[in-house]
Amino acid sequence: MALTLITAGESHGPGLTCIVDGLPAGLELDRDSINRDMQRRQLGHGRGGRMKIEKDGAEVTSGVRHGRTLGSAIALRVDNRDYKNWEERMNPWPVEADVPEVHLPRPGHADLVGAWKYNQTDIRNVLERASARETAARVAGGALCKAFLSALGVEVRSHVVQIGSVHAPEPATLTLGDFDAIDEDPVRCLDKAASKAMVGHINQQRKANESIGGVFEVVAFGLVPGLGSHVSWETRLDGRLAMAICSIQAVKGVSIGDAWDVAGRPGSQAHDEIFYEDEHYARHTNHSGGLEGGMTTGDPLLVRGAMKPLPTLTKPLQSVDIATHEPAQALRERTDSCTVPAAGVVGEAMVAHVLASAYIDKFGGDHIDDVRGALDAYRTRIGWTS
Ligand SMILES: Cc1cc2nc3c(=O)[nH]c(=O)nc-3n(C[C@H](O)[C@H](O)[C@H](O)COP(=O)(O)O)c2cc1C
Ligand SMILES: C=C(O[C@@H]1CC(C(=O)O)=C[C@@H](OP(=O)(O)O)[C@H]1O)C(=O)O
Repeated sequence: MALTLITAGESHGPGLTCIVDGLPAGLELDRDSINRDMQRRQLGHGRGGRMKIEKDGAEVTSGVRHGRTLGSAIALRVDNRDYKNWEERMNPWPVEADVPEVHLPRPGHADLVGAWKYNQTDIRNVLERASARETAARVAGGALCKAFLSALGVEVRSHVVQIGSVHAPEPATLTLGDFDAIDEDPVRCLDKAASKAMVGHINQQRKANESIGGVFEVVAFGLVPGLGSHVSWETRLDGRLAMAICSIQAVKGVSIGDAWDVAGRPGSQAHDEIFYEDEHYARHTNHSGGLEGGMTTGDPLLVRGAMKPLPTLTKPLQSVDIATHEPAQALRERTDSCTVPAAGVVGEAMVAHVLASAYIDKFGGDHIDDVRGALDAYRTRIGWTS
């Protein structure tokens, strides 16, 4: 059975919901690690005033008993603390008050196209759901997927490799230990000098009324080879990962391994040669980012997401009033200026969901012990001991 993760909720409504269905019974969950991920998503230099209001945490309302999954759908509820400031404007039921409509679409947000498509005169009916507030629910659900992966020896992390025009140096190799202190860094970058330059860049751009994009990388350690498949396009793991990463609000590009770089290299420098050492297969490089033929190789998975600068600008762009068709400046709202570090945490949740689904597709069982048993049998068959 597939592992599904769906979210519901508007940015300034009463709250968000995430439902994860398809995890096996008997999986141990830890409330603190779910909430830690939710708090990590709120961090990062460049966030706006909203993050001072919210203190995200997930309430489990079904599918878990005494800290273990039951095999049924798990529902998670995340409150929007800001709702108390928006109750009149966002109440699910009619209110007496005269609530003003939003008529000024922001270039780069879902505002204009969403209003056309859903036949809305009030852009708020679009922007509330288009908002990346929704990613708080994804991270709550992703934390369950991460717990499942951890039980199978897989750990998913992320770091920031570019903010605006500032690039971090490319790391030669990455180990799990490299990420131990990543959340203490203001932009979740592994290189101290680059981090300092990134913070300076955000400050400078913010002062100039600009927003800033960048690139994050998600890394998964401890994967077994053979997740995904080469046999049909929709089972290729690279395709599934690209969709999951590109589904994050404002992400416009996805790369796997050396992607854009290998496109310009000769073949002899693009692939990872195969060796047999100490009775095991080995690679000395990981240009492929841990994927060949749509399947994991067993090397660390390396997936990047490129984020455009956020569309809400403190000095708004040219737009049109959708009620009058007169030229106007786009909606000016409270906004983040840079959220690449947060998007990395959302990327972890999305990658965790794709990988957890792939483990369930290949080793699925009703109880976590069934999954472990099938995984162990497969590891023995292919001689995979790492
Ligand atoms: C964590 C996170 C926070 C975001 N915060 C803002 C924000 O404060 N202001 C804004 O204009 N866009 C913000 N965005 C991006 C918008 O949600 C996004 O640009 C919008 O959905 C349109 O992007 P799209 O064309 O990729 O859908 C944020 C994105 C993420 C991932
Ligand atoms: C609320 C979150 O992100 C929001 C995403 C967002 C957008 O347009 O995507 C706009 C901002 O919302 P607000 O207008 O309330 O300040 C961000 O704060 C969050 O990440 O939890």
